[in-house]
Amino acid sequence: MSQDKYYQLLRENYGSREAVLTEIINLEAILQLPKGTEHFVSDIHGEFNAFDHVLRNGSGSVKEKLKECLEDDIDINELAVLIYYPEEKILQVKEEISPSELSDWYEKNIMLLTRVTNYASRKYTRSKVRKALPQRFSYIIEELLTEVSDQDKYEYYHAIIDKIIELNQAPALIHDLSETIQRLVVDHLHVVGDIYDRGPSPDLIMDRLIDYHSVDIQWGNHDMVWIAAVSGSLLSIINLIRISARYANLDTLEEGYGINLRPIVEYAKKYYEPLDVFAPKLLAGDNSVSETEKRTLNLVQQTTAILQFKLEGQLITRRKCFKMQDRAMLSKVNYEDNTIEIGGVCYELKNFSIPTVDIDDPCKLTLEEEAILEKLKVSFQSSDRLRKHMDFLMEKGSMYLCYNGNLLIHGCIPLHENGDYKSLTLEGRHYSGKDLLDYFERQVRISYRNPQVTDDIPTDLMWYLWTGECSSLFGKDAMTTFERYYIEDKATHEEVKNSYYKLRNEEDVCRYILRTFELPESGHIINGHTPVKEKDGENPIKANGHLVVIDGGFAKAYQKQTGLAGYTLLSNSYGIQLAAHQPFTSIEDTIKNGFDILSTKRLVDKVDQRTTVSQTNIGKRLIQEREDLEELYLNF
Ligand SMILES: O=P(O)(O)OC[C@H]1O[C@](O)(COP(=O)(O)O)[C@@H](O)[C@@H]1O
Ligand SMILES: [Mn+2]
Repeated sequence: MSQDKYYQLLRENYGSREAVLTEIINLEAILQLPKGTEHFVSDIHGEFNAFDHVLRNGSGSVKEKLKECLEDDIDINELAVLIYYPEEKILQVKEEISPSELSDWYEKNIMLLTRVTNYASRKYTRSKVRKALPQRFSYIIEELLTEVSDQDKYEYYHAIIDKIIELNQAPALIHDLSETIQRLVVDHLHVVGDIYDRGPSPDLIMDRLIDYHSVDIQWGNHDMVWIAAVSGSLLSIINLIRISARYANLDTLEEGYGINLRPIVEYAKKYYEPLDVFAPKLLAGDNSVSETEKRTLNLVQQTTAILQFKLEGQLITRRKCFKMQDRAMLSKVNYEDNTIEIGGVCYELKNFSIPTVDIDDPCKLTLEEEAILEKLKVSFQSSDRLRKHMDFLMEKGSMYLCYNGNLLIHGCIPLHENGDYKSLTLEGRHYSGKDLLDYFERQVRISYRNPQVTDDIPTDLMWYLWTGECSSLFGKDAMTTFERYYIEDKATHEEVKNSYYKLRNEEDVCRYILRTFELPESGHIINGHTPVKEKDGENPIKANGHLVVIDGGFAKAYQKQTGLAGYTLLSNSYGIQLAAHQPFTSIEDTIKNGFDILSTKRLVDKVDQRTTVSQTNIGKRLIQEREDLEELYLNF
């Protein structure tokens, strides 16, 4: 668009000089406000309840606000639980006190919540607060917010609250005030990857994120498998079903997304027998899965494992450029003596049941298998809910994100031992560092736009992102799924991490990476992906505070390793804080015992002067807008 045309449009948009002036002043005012709170979470892995709780308490931000604005004699824990779970808390209170006491309780809490809402909204413009208010009580809440601090209008203020209680609207108002507080304490959410797999409810997490007021997502390797499945990668469909069977989550696929798994279940039952090594991974004490279901899960995991190895073999052959020939496992097996040679050592295969493999052409699919894959593809691509969730991952997601001076990335930037960027060569071109990640992202988008194509480079690259040596989402030399199923020697199970994971402890390396992403060296790299083993003394804050790993493991299956239930990060106008969480038990526990999963907070970085909106990404855009408007104002 030409400049003249641009100003013409602006002029039409504002209509008058006064309107332009008002907007200039408005923008200037916003730029001076303290920056809003950013909340970082990662590796949620299907654990909806724990994630939902962390959103409700804003990783401790809600309690912090309560402490700041209320007197010491007020029970902050009690009020916090009301803000997190208003309906449930009100039900509990109703059981405990008489109806007349209830009116007083309502009045007291509406007043407190109004004060907190007022306090939490101080950082924002009136217009932003107005937009954040829930529709049904927006007028009343606005009125309460302005009157709460005005002693002269004491009577007026109480009359409003009394009327609300009399009309039985107190629970609804408390609900809306609580949601508004949750909404105001966190301005923006970053999800640093791995929403999917292992836990039971990634679909509920996606619904929650879609409804969330402001969010971005950095794709994780597990999210990539789901995007790839909908983009037509048969290998990803199979891998995803294998993981779902391994963690007893086939219901999410069947009931959550309406995927028809009958063909593959029938097929598995026809050819395979259960083997211990394929028993689903269940948490200790989980009795919810029946023996029949366990058997089915076992068979499906086995079947999909073999199908995965066949399809991997085919992909590795058609994509020599991925340099993964040593991972074409079925082609490496010596079928005569049931052994395989890896790294010059010969290993015996255990549990290697292959009723559907033609040993003369081990990667070839049977006709039955081809038909099943076709049906699965159609089923994955015709699920409206899955499509909606993947559309959202595409719209809000990316391989990495530069945001307010920080670099957010799930896995790593592949490095050589000496700290140089490791490159991937495809179609005669070398890609490394930022270029590599940009290239990956372009290919992902091409594949997603062309779901009917199942074996082109973009689609195959999505598989590479799951398991390739130079994948920024994986960050290891190889994925030893085959070895873990069929070889006893644990030495073969090891997955060697990319040098990045050692070098990221060094400040110079982090500064270099930040520089090449055109970020200030004072910024931070935020990673997920690798569980921080804090109980073994690992520190999530690395490189003198330049890098933070926030995967403490929401995934229950990994909590044994980490001793924690995850880290989250908060960045507000005062600096950056890391919050460590204990495992989440249940909503009932929170209501009854005031249990809150937050444990400790650690300072990552403290700024000398409060950061204002003008120093943020959004601020930069607003400054540009203001400058344009000033130009328009002069020439109106
Ligand atoms: O714990 P499981 O189910 O055996 O899965 C292990 C696999 O998951 C991975 O760790 C990848 O998943 P993460 O991104 O959660 O680490 C692989 O490296 C590994 O082979
Ligand atoms: Mn991961």
